[in-house]
Amino acid sequence: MSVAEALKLPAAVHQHLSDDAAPGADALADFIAEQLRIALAARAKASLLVSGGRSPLAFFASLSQRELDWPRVTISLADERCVPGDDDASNARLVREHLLRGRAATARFVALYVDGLAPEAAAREAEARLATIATPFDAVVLGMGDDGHTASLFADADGSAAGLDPQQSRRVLATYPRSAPHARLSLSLRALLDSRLLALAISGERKRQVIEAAVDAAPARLPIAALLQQTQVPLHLFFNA
Ligand SMILES: O=C(O)[C@H](O)[C@@H](O)[C@H](O)[C@H](O)COP(=O)(O)O
Repeated sequence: MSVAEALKLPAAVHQHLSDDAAPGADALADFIAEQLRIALAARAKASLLVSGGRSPLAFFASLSQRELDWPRVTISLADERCVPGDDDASNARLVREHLLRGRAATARFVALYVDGLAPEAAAREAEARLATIATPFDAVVLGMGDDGHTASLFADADGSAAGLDPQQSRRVLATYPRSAPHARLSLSLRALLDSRLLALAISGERKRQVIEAAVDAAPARLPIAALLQQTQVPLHLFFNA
């Protein structure tokens, strides 16, 4: 199999390249399963945060079949839409249907959004829920939108500037994107970086251009830049051409 050309990114970013979505999802699942095994060998519990969107589906399906001591693994979200848990747009629903199945059905899941709460109250509640998971998180898997958003830190969202502030003390904030539906809950940049490793899974030429442009961009314009420009946490990019 030919392999996609490496992206023009800082040398510190570990690149995992594939020409095909299916092997890319399996490679990410292999990598995350191994991180969770290492964590479980060292500590009583392990944690994994994931994002929503459509691209994680193949990764979720692959990871859910891995042999792991799943009851000792806690899964939660890097972001959520403020919609009921049975809504099509709910990331909790996505995780329940695609990741918490098969072998992974016995993992503990911490949902962020509580049905019916207004975004600000929901953010406070999510923060309390997140506090039940030990930090640093063992692994955080993020995606990136074509506009350079990651988690629910959108350039055009009220709440994102606070979320991107490296000194932000709140771990979950309400964000209100203008360019995408639903008020959101998003972990702050600082909370996302309170992790042992970050994996970023993206695909396609458009996203290649966006992430390469983010290397020198202000995070306020392309929020993904904040992950590329930090040196605190190892960043693994999984890219499918
Ligand atoms: O919308 C969400 O819930 C997200 O967590 C979001 O940040 C997502 O990861 C990107 O929009 C990429 O989505 P795709 O992978 O579907 O392109």
